[in-house]
This record gives sequence, structure tokens and C-alpha cells, in this order.
Amino acid sequence: TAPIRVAIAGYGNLGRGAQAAIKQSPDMQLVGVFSRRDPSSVTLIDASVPVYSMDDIEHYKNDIDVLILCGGSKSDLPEQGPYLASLFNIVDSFDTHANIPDYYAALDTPATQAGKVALLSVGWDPGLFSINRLYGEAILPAGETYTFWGKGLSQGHSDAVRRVAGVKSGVQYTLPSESAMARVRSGEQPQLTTREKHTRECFIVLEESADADTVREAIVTMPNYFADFDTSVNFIDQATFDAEHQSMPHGGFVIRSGVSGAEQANQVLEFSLKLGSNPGFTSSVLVAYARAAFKMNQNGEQGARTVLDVAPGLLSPKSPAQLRKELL
Ligand SMILES: NC(=O)C1=CN([C@@H]2O[C@H](COP(=O)(O)OP(=O)(O)OC[C@H]3O[C@@H](n4cnc5c(N)ncnc54)[C@H](OP(=O)(O)O)[C@@H]3O)[C@@H](O)[C@H]2O)C=CC1
Ligand SMILES: N[C@@H](C[C@H]1CC(C(=O)O)=NO1)C(=O)O
Repeated sequence: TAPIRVAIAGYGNLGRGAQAAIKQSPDMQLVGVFSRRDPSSVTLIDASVPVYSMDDIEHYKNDIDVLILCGGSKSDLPEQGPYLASLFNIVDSFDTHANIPDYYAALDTPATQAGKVALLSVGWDPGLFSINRLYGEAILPAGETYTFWGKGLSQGHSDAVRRVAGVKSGVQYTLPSESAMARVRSGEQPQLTTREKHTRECFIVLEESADADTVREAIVTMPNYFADFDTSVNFIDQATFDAEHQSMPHGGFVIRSGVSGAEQANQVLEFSLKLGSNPGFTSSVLVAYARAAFKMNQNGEQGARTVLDVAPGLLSPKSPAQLRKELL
């Protein structure tokens, strides 16, 4: 069968990872990369495909089976998603959790009208962690669910600080509360506030003219990203940033602690990730779900979907018969 024709929209950490993941997918062909920047200024991890201007993407409507959106959730996807969903099957990693219902609606209308699938909020949280929170609640209705991240680099929060006026470079690390995790693992089932579970640590290089207090205030009060957390903001110079903040490890776990069965036994469901590269993993999830989005559309589905709507078998390049033979 013909390869699935894939393209990438937005070429940053996720975009680079998506190109690498597509190379690992024998059933896919990368058609090209689209960027808002001047294509001649965008360097691919390998120059095997053209870089096009995002302004021209409509002209490739019939050349792309599924488009992988790798823009930032803070301000790129809210603008790009609805437009691109009117042209292509898309997958994206939108992760501003509080805004997912509104963003879902904003994609559903154009995707339905275009007869395309828009698979949003794909990744690990939201994404694989969402699926495991669902398993936990559905299978162990009498219980509590906890999610912990880090210590590691959140790309969503790093993208968000980079969008603050006066920030030249920035990253954000998420630190889980050791005491909160210990209480959960002991089976206590504590009621924990957002602030009791994680703290956030930012490292920022300021633009020449920027005021540190103004930048710090804009970050720590930022709704949905920092306002509900104890957040520290550390200002460093570019040389230190370049030397000490280039890797993007992360990870975390979802744990459901509940009771079930005639004997009302204690049951624990846990799913964990240990990521050497947050973008390298997230983009691999995006590529697997790009395969599923294409198949769903081929099967006649249209409109917005999330990972909670996707049958796991669709993620695999293997046929259902092969999967039954190999994985059940
Ligand atoms: N659901 C999940 O589990 C996860 C979701 N995410 C999401 O992924 C999003 C993207 O993360 P990430 O790839 O790290 O973001 P980046 O900051 O690396 O890239 C975001 C966009 O910025 C532009 N860009 C990239 N590099 C440059 C540059 N040097 N100069 C100018 N513009 C540039 C690109 O657009 P263009 O090419 O058009 O200029 C790119 O699409 C995050 O905002 C987060 O929300 C990330 C991890 C997990
Ligand atoms: N979407 C997150 C993926 C995980 C990481 C995270 C956090 O550290 O707050 N929340 O969810 C990311 O952008 O890295």
C-alpha cells in the first residue's frame, strides 16, 4: 500500500523529533516541513525534504494525508489549529488543560466541515497519562488518582515563558513534592492541592532592555501555567543558559489507588515514563497518532477527537490480524 504522506507544521523541538520519528516509520513518507520563518533560515536534522513557507500550505492540500502540528500551545496552536483543521487531517499536542474543551470545539467545526479528523492534545500529558487516568477511574471506581511530573523540563511551560515580553531564552523545570509522593505511595489517599504536588523553577535570559521584576511577575501570575504553583524565576546570562540548559529530560507517573473485588482488596494501577528527551518522546507519540488519524478518516470519521477516542490498534503499522497474533 502507498505510504502515508505526512508533513510537519512548525519546526522546533517537537518538529525535529517528528522528523526523526517519521524516519523510523516505514509506512510513512515525509512530504515537507512548513515554517512561519523564511525557509532558507530553517535547518532540518537532515535536508531530505523541502522547507516551505506556512503561508503557502493551502497549495499542498492534496499532497498531504496528515499534518503534524508542532507549534507552541500558549499562542501558536490556538491560532493555527482551527485553520489547518479546515484543510488537513491534523494531530497536535495542545496541552493547556483548562482550555482543551474550548480548543476541541474550535477544531471540531472546521474539521467536520472539511470531512477531516483533528486529533488534539496528543502526547504524554495530555495524552498517555490521560488514557491511564481513564483506565484507573473506569476499572477502580472506588479510589483516588494522582499525577506527578519530573523533575524535568516542561516544554509547554518553557514555551510559555519564552512568549513573555523581555525573555530572550527560557526553560522551566517541574519538581514533584517528595513528601506528597511518599504519602500517595503509602496508600494514604491524601487530598492534595495543586500547590502541594509540584513546584516550578524557571531559568531566564533577559533581552537587553527588559526589567527582571516585570518579567518575573508576568511569569508567576500566568494563569493555567504558573499562578497555582510556587514558582521561582532565576535570571542567568546566555553563556550559562547555553552551557547548562540544553537537555530536556522529563518523566512522571499516574497512579490509581483503589479497592475492588469481593474481598475489597487494595489495588494499585501505575503508569510511568522516564524520558531522556521530552520532545523526542512526545513527537514519537504524535507520529503514532498521525497514523491513527489517517486511518480513522479513511474509515469515514470526521471532526475533533482526543486520544480517549482512539482504538489502540490504529496506532500500529501492523494489521489487526498481525496484532491479534503477536500482542494478545
Ligand atoms: N501533550 C504533551 O504531552 C506535550 C505537549 N507539548 C507541547 O509542544 C509544544 C511545542 O514545544 P516545543 O517544540 O518545545 O516548542 P519550540 O519553542 O521548540 O517551537 C515552537 C514553535 O516556535 C517556532 N520556532 C522554533 N524554533 C525557533 C527559532 N529558533 N526561532 C524562531 N521560531 C522558532 C517554530 O515555529 P515556526 O517553524 O513556524 O517558526 C515552532 O513550531 C509546547 O508548547 C507544548 O505545549 C510538549 C511536550 C509534551
Ligand atoms: N505537556 C507537558 C508534559 C507534562 C509535563 C508537565 C509539567 O512538567 O508540568 N505537564 O505535562 C510538557 O509540555 O512537557
